Amino acid sequence: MSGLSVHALHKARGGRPVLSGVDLAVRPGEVVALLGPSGAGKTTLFRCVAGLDAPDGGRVTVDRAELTALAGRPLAQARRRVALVYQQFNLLRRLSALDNVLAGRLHTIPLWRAALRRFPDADRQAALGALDRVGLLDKAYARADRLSGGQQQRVALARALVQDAALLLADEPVASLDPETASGVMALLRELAAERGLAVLVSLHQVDQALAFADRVLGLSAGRIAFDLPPAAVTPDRLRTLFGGRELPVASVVGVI
Ligand SMILES: Nc1ncnc2c1ncn2[C@@H]1O[C@H](COP(=O)(O)OP(=O)(O)OP(=O)(O)O)[C@@H](O)[C@H]1O
Repeated sequence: MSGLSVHALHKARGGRPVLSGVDLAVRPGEVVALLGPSGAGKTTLFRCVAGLDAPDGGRVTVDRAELTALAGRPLAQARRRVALVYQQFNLLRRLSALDNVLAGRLHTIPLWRAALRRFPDADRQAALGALDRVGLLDKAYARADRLSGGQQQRVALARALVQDAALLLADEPVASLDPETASGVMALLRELAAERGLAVLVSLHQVDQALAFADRVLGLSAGRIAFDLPPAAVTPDRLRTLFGGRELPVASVVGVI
């Protein structure tokens, strides 16, 4: 199917199973939140889905290309349809917002152009359009490390847009942001998913953000999917079981439980 499909994913680390048969799917335009206690395997799942780690078993399919069946150049090509956003705003700090967005087009131009950062006009227009879409056109020439955390995360989203990604994997993208800024970034993520038909899998520590912005919520516990539900069906009991009574951020406890 289009979007993301994960089937029977297994991964061990240091001789210990970390993912034990994970099945999940994210349709184009859908935002699926991944919740789970520390050590549940969220980052490992993301790395296997992104093709950064090879799973021990199972299948990962992105936009009809089975990443787990590919190697070399075809794998590199398929991985370009996967955009990554991390908690620590993975931007090139000394480059401008515009250059960071253009990095999403690097794979489309010859090496000499990339070395000189000479992008075709169409790419520059697309990058400026993406910055405009995330509300940062006026910061196009500002250095990335002069931007606020929320602005940096918006630049990362603009880069995903020009990358023409089919799947966006966002690992704790709002963990370093204050609640209001975090909600703004999550709302934007949701809008972009719908507009572009982007499948979004987002891991979150903040339960309230997951319930407010996701179409579906997955609970990951000890390397297995414990539940896969629309937000309205995620009860306090399910959350308590998932987190073992630990780790719920205060705002979430007040708002949800
Ligand atoms: N390189 C590694 N070598 C050995 N064990 C590892 C390695 N990376 C992760 N692990 C173990 O795998 C398990 C899952 O780790 P992972 O980082 O995927 O969890 P997580 O759900 O993302 O946790 P957190 O929310 O704290 O980031 C943990 O028990 C961790 O100690």
